[in-house]
Amino acid sequence: MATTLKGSGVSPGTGYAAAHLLVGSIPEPPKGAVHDGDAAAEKARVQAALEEVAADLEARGERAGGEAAEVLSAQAMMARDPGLADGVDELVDAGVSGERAVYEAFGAYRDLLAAAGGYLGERVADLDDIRDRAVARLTGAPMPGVPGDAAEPYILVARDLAPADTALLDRNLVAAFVTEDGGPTSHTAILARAMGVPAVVGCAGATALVQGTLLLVDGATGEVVIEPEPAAAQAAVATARARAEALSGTSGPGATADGHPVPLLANVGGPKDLEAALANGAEGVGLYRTEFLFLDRADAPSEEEQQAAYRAVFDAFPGGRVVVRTLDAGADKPLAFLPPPGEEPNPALGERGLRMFRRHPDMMAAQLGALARAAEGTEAIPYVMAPMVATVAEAAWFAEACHAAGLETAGIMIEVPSAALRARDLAKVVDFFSIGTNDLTQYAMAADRQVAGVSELQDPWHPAVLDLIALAAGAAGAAGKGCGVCGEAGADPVLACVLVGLGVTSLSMGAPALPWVRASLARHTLDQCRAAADAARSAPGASEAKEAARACLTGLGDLGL
Ligand SMILES: C=C(OP(=O)(O)O)C(=O)O
Ligand SMILES: [Mg+2]
Repeated sequence: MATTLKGSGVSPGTGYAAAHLLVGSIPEPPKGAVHDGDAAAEKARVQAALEEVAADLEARGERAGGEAAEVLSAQAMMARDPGLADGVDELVDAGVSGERAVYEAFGAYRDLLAAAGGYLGERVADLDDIRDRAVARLTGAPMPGVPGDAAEPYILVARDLAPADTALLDRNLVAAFVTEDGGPTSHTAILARAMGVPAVVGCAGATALVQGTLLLVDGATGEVVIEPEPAAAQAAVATARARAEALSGTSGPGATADGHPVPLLANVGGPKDLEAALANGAEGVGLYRTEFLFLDRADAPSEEEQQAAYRAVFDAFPGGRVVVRTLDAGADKPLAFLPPPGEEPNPALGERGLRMFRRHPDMMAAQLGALARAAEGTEAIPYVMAPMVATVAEAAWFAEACHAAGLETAGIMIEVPSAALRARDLAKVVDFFSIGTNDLTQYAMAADRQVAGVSELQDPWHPAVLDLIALAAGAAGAAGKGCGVCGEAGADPVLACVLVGLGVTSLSMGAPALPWVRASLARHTLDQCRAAADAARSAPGASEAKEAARACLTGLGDLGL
């Protein structure tokens, strides 16, 4: 019988082909290796190798273009990082050989990134790739990489994939990606989605697979079947194709089967995500996570740089709504230049989001100023919202600051239970709500988003979370204001119907989910969505809520949901 490995599905679709294991990890240069005594020459040799690596990454990016070009030029910047070069020089000055110095200096930096976790932690694969490329150049070993000359489609299996590996892959030859490491925000996931290649990450046991083993990969469920029964595998691929056709058959603005409009918007991290948002028919942006502009750098971006990034996003949606969230630093998104004021035993409950602006009002003024200038003369409809709002006073303070900066439409995220519980008071001082179900679930269930051991509790289907959403959406509706959802819950095509039934007025999600949610809403009436919402809220737990909602949603079948 076929065995199955399980990981996280991060790019939907089905692939069936032979595994190609990415080997070629570079051996660790021996501990204690020393150079011949000429430190200056050794430093120059290392510097030249790092520069060659950076230039090669850039050249690959230029050949690949699009999103890959941005990712690879960011990686090239890492290779030219002066801090890393200083670390290498120090070791070489102490006699360490160039390749060993690269290995150790990168290792120290790697530990820092890994400890930071979240987005930064997932840059570790990029850093390791630079290290391996530099060591390969210094020792004359062959470069690590993917097959450039495959004749048949294959499934690329690796510990993790660096952007340089994936950038030049031929989409027609890669049936799927499977990686042992990596999370939903790793580069494997981001690039797989951009390429439209099915992908499973965090798949334990993947790197122990034998080269050439036939695999059936489901990029939605995260299942990787080893040596599946060929007829069943071919049928799965055919079903996936039929499903993709059903999806592409639903187009236009989001609406239920009986015509209740539900604008479908995209979550973006910056201009690089616009292509996918537009390609998937986003009607606007429901969450622009501006902190991505602030990550991976030593200083805050200038007002001009911010203004240009915001303007690029506004310009992509003339006539559409663009909801920009002000900086959500802290907890899972730490910023090097804005450390918390002291030790935070629970960063998720610490100084993050809008709370940080209380201590740095200058940063808020700079961001709102840049936003106001970017909004001048735009044809988009600019909305601005603050993350992590817990009280009416915070919401009123933020709305006033937006208005003073010349930004008309100011809202807040509802992601703290206190905000959902007292939404009727908050609705008096802001123009709209956007529910962040990721954090709302974290705080309602007291289950840290970053702690894998409690991930079962991190389920937005839990009726306690649904009750909070109903409270917020109801309060917004009573005040005549909009209430969207921009957390991951909105990307679940079944839960999306429930959210609409709870009174949510728009849904925002990562671009690849848009066709699924559009198709799912189009197959159900508003009454069915309301019935599903009532059934889910009446259930005692998350799995029962899901089951009860599904029983009310009769149109899921032809989407294979
Ligand atoms: C959308 C949300 O914000 P983030 O995931 O960026 O914290 C959320 O918390 O649901
Ligand atoms: Mg949040």
